[in-house]
Amino acid sequence: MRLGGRLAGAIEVLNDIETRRRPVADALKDWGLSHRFAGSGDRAAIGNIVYDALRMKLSHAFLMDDDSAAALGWAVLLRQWGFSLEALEQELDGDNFAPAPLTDSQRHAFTSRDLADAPLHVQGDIPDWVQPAFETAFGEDWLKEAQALATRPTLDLRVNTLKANREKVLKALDRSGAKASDIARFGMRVPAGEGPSRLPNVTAELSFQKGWFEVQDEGSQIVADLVEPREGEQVLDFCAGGGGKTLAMAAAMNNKGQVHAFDADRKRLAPIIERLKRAGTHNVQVHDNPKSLAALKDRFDQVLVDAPCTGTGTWRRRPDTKWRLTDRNLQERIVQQQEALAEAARFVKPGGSLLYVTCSVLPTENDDQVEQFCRDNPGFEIVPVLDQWTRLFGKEAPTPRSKDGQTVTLSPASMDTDGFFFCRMKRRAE
Ligand SMILES: C[S@@+](CC[C@H](N)C(=O)[O-])C[C@H]1O[C@@H](n2cnc3c(N)ncnc32)[C@H](O)[C@@H]1O
Repeated sequence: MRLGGRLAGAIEVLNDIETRRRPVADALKDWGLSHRFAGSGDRAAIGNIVYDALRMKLSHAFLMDDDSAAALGWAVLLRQWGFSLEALEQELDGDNFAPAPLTDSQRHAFTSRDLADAPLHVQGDIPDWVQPAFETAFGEDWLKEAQALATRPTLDLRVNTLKANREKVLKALDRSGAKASDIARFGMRVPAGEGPSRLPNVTAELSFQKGWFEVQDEGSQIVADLVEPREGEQVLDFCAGGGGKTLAMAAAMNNKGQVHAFDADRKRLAPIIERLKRAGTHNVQVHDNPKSLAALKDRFDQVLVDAPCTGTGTWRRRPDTKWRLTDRNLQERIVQQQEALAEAARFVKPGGSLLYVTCSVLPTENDDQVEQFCRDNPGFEIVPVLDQWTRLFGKEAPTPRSKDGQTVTLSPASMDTDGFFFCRMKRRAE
């Protein structure tokens, strides 16, 4: 397919997402099934246009004075793929599969409008009601952070130190363009592609099948590392989900001690079994029933609550969720976070640690939650984390955002990772 056909395909998918409220992955899959002549390169290019459009939906619509799927698709090629208007019109001219040309009013808007005249939340491509929370979280940097959340993400990998080291994995993946990560000690990074380029399918590699590495955002690796589980400890991953952080912690403990992985939703937990097997972990017990944890109250050295959240920190990877988020969803998550923290805290032994993590950057899900928890539970206190940061990642590592040095917020503009929050609370020894 030429560019015109790919653009027309992306516009069809964007229309499908908008009119039928379809998840992006489902809409793209359906398009592929009903256009079997399209090759994998075409499907990847169409997927890139669709995701790029969703990342910058508001600013594209402002500059085109039109929020239709067609306007967004054109704007992607003009603003994110580096085409000039003349070059793009020339490229699509005479292509029977290309979409209709820009209308006079779209053309006029695009050539005369300036994004600096748009409201700030449009410049940052975030919902207007979220702007105050970004201002609280990032101060004068909020717009930069919002814009960084509208860029393409890198592909990040974590070496499974139970089976390999970074040198060995990088050698096995030499065709992928992976390099050692800047901060995460066992991380590797494949840069985000441009235009139609595809990220390598690393999970098809033999080295992945052999369990030498996992796919995990660098921010997620960093917060798992900050838990600092030690060999021989008893650790509870209370919101284990598919096990991303369970696997990282089990490897950090060198298969010694125990990680107990629990999740309230057994469907989310299901993939963990296969992943643990591939990674060669022998120190993980999986629980899908809270009753099997009951006897372990007050027993754990460390309890991690990787809490359910709005996922605002992952908007680069899941831009559709940015436009679906409502204040009601946020309030629901805040209640779930309070419940998860209260339930998990019962398992921390005197002198042990309760770790609270989200992949959100909103203060009401982060600092506000842990401060409230410590007010309600005077047996717990926040342990400042910046000293530990320097010890783990070295003096050369960038210093993360932090409220008074107590907690850590990772973000794409400051750390080049997804957005994450981390806080360590210690239960006073009795
Ligand atoms: C952010 S996800 C976990 C991701 C996972 N730790 C990882 O690294 O791949 C949050 C998880 O918390 C679970 N959850 C929500 N409320 C819970 C509760 N009260 N108790 C236990 N798990 C809960 C959800 O089912 C969801 O799987």
